[in-house]
Amino acid sequence: MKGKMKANRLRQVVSDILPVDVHCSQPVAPDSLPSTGADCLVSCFCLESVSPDLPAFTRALGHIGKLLHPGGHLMLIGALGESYYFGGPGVRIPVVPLNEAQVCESLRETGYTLIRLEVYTLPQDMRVGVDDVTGVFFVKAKKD
Ligand SMILES: C[S@@+](CC[C@H](N)C(=O)[O-])C[C@H]1O[C@@H](n2cnc3c(N)ncnc32)[C@H](O)[C@@H]1O
Repeated sequence: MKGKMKANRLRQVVSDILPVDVHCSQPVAPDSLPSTGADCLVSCFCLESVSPDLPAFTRALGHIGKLLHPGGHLMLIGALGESYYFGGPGVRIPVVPLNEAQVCESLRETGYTLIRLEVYTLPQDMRVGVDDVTGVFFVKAKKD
């Protein structure tokens, strides 16, 4: 019941769903967002899991940053130390393994100011074999 209420509330506030490709320098179709740029972007376990290496992760951060107006915020959640995850039985998806310093440097290189970084280290009993994640990072950053 609670889940249904949440789903209904969400449907009332989500006005549109747009395709996005973080590997394109223009990640969403032209004119699909206000030309002034977005106030805030939220990305969760996407950039590292679709990037083959660190340069691709950094480029993806730069691409999505173009959607923000200067001073706009990025809320980024991602996996640390992950080299693969299983998207389904036998479907092994490669991931770029990141550490905290690399995340901070990629943000700096692509024109963000880090406001806050929190790291959660996965306890052994949460490492259940669907991936090799060692931790999760939570970033709040501001577009310069
Ligand atoms: C590990 S899943 C994370 C899904 C969800 N955000 C979550 O936290 O459970 C990675 C997501 O990246 C999306 N994805 C794959 N290629 C992408 C691309 N080039 N640009 C943007 N998103 C992509 C996939 O559709 C998938 O939903």
